[in-house]
Amino acid sequence: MQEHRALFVIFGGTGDLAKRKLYPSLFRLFRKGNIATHFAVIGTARREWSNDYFREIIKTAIEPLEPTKEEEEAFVQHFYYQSHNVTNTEEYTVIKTLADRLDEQYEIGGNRLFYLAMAPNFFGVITRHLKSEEIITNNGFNRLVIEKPFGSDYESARLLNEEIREVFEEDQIFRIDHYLGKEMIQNISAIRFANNMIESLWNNRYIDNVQVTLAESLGVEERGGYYDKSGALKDMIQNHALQIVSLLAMEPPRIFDDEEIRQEKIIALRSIRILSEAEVDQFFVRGQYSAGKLKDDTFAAYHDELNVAPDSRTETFVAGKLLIDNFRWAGVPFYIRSGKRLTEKGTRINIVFKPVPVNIFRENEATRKIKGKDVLTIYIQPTEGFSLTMNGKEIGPSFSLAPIKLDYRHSADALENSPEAYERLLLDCLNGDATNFTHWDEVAQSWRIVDVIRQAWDKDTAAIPSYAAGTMGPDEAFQLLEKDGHDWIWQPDAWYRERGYLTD
Ligand SMILES: NC(=O)C1=CN([C@@H]2O[C@H](COP(=O)(O)OP(=O)(O)OC[C@H]3O[C@@H](n4cnc5c(N)ncnc54)[C@H](OP(=O)(O)O)[C@@H]3O)[C@@H](O)[C@H]2O)C=CC1
Ligand SMILES: O=C1O[C@H](COP(=O)(O)O)[C@@H](O)[C@H](O)[C@H]1O
Repeated sequence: MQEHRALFVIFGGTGDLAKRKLYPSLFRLFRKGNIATHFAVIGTARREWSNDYFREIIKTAIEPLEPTKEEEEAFVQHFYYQSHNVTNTEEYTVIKTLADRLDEQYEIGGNRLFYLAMAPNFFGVITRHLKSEEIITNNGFNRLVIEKPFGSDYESARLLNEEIREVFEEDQIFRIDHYLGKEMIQNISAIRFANNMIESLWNNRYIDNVQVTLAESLGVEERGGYYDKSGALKDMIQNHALQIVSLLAMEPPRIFDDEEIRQEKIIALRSIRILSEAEVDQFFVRGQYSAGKLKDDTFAAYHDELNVAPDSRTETFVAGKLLIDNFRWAGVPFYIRSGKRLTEKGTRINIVFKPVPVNIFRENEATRKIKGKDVLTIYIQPTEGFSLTMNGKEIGPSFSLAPIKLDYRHSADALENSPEAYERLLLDCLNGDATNFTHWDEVAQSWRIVDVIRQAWDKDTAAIPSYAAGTMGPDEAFQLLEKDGHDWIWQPDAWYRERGYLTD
């Protein structure tokens, strides 16, 4: 395996993301030999930490990966900490001096990867200084990795992008959407474009509706301060949900490379209908969790969470219907939903096929149970795989239909060796492969889609629908589909039992 040479400069090096995701991912790359000898990591933030203390933090961060003592020591020797306030110009010289020294010491050849694991309001000031203080190099690659949220609406994102583009070219910018690093999200393209039986049905003649659910059982935990200003629309829909929809809806790229895929995703996003403010209520619903109970656990209401305003009107749940105005998808609703404190954690895509044109079988209990529709389910997480629910003949002398389910899941062994999303994305970035990162045009179009919804909701003074923690969202989210004659395929088992249907 070829070792990558790089100096990682992690702004926000003391933060939650760095500790929980970045350091363990770097360790996994180290363990696999993707980075070995010629790399170094500078962690930087305001806190006054020593190198030794920083290395102890790194050891704690990688503890769950059970490194040997030798691995741990060898790894942490590459880590250096530099206290630094990003708003203070003078302090950048210490970063430059350290970066140049480490570059020489580890024979890195000028390759630099700047990871901005900080609030977006700092992105502009950091990138400006990377240039003015000559921290970007002339002899290797310079890549900028940026976390979400990229702006808080189209206008702020545009300004942010302009600031960054004064220093970095688009092909040097890697905007992270960590869902794009997930195994099964990447599998969407394989399922679609490597199977004629799937791709030939992938259009409005055969598909009735598409459902994308990003459910979380957790609440806002310690992130109330951030989340209360963001809400589910900006936190999950603008980025992860729309990225998934673009992968499902895009046309087949000419070849499977980053440039072609991005082009097709952008076209798909541009085909999503932008609502008028007056239409928003017909297409989108929101909700906020109230206190609730699931099994033996009881949960507080959202407005009682840490750092959340007691009278907060922030949505913790969104469900919506997207219409895609092109030949392939006209008339097929794409339903999306995401929320915190739902029944369970999981991301699933349900592709619901149209029933056969004529039902030649007599309507009976079995056909009623499956409602006559075939469903392809793509399980993104925590279980990974896909299933096809379809109709078959019930075993026995009489002829009656029975639902059958072809079910494939990745094995636990395979999953253990599968890279974690951040590990995969960091490696892509070292390889200069931007396939699984979001291009500015995608970000811009996603903001245009959600900005209208946000504006309509901000003007609306009516009470926000609530849902009890531990349920699958407010009643309005179910009514959204019912009024179109559909149901969410992913329902709690009890929902299926009550109606005598086959469980999903
Ligand atoms: N945590 C997560 O799971 C996820 C986070 N993100 C995004 O990643 C980014 C970071 O999030 P997260 O790690 O949770 O945030 P944290 O609040 O935990 O970390 C913020 C970091 O910024 C540093 N910092 C703040 N102000 C300054 C300053 N003036 N100069 C230098 N350093 C400063 C802080 O260190 P210090 O106080 O020592 O200066 C800290 O290291 C955010 O954009 C977030 O939206 C995205 C997806 C998931
Ligand atoms: O980006 C975010 O994603 C997480 C959910 O990510 P997952 O990989 O655990 O599904 C979400 O909790 C967080 O609020 C959001 O900022």
